[in-house]
Amino acid sequence: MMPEGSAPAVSPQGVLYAELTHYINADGQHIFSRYWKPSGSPRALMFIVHGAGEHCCRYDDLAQILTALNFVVFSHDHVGHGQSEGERMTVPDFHIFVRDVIQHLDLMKKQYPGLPLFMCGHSMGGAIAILTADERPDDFSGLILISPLVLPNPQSATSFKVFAAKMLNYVLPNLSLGSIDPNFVSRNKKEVEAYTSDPLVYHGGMKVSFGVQLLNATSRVEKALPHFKVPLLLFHGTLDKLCDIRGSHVMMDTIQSEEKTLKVYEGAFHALHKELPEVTSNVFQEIEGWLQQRLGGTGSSNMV
Ligand SMILES: O=C1CC[C@@H](CCC(=O)N2CCC(COc3ccc(F)cc3Cl)CC2)N1
Repeated sequence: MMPEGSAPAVSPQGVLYAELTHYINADGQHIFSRYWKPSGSPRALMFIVHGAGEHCCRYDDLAQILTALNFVVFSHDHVGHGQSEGERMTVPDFHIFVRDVIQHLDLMKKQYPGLPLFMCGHSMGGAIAILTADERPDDFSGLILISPLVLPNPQSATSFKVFAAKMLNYVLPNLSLGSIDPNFVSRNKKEVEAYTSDPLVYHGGMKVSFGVQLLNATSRVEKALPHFKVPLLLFHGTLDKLCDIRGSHVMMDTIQSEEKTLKVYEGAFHALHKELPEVTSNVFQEIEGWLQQRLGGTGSSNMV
């Protein structure tokens, strides 16, 4: 029986959370979560961290690649995204995204004690992954970042615009800064169409208050890089208009990791895991090879 006066919790799409895999975060919000299990016995854990406006079900292809390597893959929709609760693309403090990821990681480490733990973050999810690794420096065997948010795009964050956004945040926090141009996401028209027509993707404008939280994230990332020491596999496209590739070069030059690789894709746009087939297939191959190496890989196919 439901307690008096409380309606059953439903997702933003009207689905009962009792029917959805989810966990409850520290603010009592239902966080929709996804799990992809390997057929063989689990070798390692991978947490996938999605980007701004999108959701974790867009990572099904990547998850399949990883379960084939006997990874247990898991992810969730950040507050204000996809099938999780919270006002769309709104967060009082960027750290809430990191806090919820840490809560989920702890849940999974209890379920699969002793397995090596990896994280793969895309865009804003890359910033969340870096800040999570900064808070839990000894938890991760490796980090994979696909066009991470490290530096704000120079056009959208000139010093004047940053100042204006911070001032505006006090008077018009909900003013829209405009929405992500779907054509900047990928050169692959099918993927642009999939993004544009996906009901779980938020297509509204980016609020000033959210932009300010993203700026907070980039300055927190900048402070974290000098003591970042996790093995890193980094991907960036040279024509990425949403997250400046300079951020990945700054990351490579600043971190302490002994093992660090940056793969640059000439002419590629932002979502490299959803780019033209030759780019995306290469990204997935690189990820497989790198993970096999990290895990002391059994004879990988490209052994020479
Ligand atoms: O597959 C997919 C679909 C969506 C995409 C991921 C999108 C994502 O996460 N972005 C891209 C936009 C970027 C804007 O940045 C800012 C804006 C205003 C501001 F004031 C300060 C900043 Cl820094 C933040 C990171 N990938």
